[in-house]
Amino acid sequence: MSSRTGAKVPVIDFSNQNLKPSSPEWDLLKFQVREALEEYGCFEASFDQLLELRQPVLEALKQLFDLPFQTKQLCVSDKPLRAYHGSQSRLYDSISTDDAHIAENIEQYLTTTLWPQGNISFSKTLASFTQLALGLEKTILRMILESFGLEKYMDELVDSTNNHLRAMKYGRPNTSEPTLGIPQHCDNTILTLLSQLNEVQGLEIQNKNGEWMNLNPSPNSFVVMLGESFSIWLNGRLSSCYHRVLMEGNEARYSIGLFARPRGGYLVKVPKELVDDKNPMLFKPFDLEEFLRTYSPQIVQERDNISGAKVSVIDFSNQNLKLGSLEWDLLKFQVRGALEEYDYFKASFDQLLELRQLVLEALKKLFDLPFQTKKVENPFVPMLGVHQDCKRHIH
Ligand SMILES: O=C(O)CCC(=O)C(=O)O
Ligand SMILES: [Fe+2]
Repeated sequence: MSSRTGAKVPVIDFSNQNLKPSSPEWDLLKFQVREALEEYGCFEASFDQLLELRQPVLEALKQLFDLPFQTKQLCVSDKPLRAYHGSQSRLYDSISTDDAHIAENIEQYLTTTLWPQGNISFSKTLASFTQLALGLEKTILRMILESFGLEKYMDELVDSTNNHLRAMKYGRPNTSEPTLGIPQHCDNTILTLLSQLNEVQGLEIQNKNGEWMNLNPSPNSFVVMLGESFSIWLNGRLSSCYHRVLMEGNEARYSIGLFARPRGGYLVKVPKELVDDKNPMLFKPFDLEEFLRTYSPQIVQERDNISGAKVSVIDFSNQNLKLGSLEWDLLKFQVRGALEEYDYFKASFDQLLELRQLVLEALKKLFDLPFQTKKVENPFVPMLGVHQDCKRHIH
């Protein structure tokens, strides 16, 4: 396991309710935000208005996660990474809804599904939380854009954002051994705002040296993280924050987050102001929803679990396979059929067997090297060099 450090991410105070753009205080905060994101892709935003909502939100989440598994399972969605995700055996349980800034969505997709008889206080509490987090999220977004001189994109980004609200519970691991609640990943968001609702810690981020830092956020603060979509939109000028949740002890952890994501149909595209001879465009424009549907291994797996489908296995082991032969044509037919049906297939290829162990040993040797040795890279060439922060797990 990688090393740890006791260092802390910066805490930036957003509690002043009269904060105005262009004021000296605004400019100071803007500077601090940019500095923190450059260093960590993350910071703690203290925001006193959160304090009075924290307990009601915690109660609402306890009520929700205490519902029978079968009831929670009624929250379904045909879109990737939505609705209820949990199982009776796993530690992590989550329920979410899109466009939570529209209170009716919370009511319709969560409350009415979970409590057909109604639960007004649940809807109201989550709607208030969403509004609070959203206000802060927009302030921070504006500051980041201003710090690049790109504030003219504010409306476009806000209008194309899906404010995804996710409630999370990490069950008690009942062990003093650190147990993975969520594996290391970067969020696919523009920005993520997280609030840990009880005193059970667990969120960690990885710094530039590859060390894990425990977050320990205070009760009046949001953890703010820059997501992959924003990092791409910014042509890599800021990096997304690599993080995970480790649990230990015998208490459950509750958290809730507002995940500001580019909505389906919106093309995330580096603005022309960030591209010139010295800074070529590093990323192709992409539609996040389409990307998730196509590439997320988690989603592909979930899709197959849900449909009970069997992935095609096509056998390429015949070393004498000849172009144009009958066998060739049969395989060609199978490949086309599998791709049309599932977008992917398993190719069995016996020649791989003897190499597999050797490659495994080589990789072990490689990744066991010290972080500093691995980190010899050109940071401006995407997907070359060492990538500790690429999506191994998508949220
Ligand atoms: O629960 C937390 O504090 C972190 C959750 C998280 O990283 C995620 O849902 O993407
Ligand atoms: Fe995350």
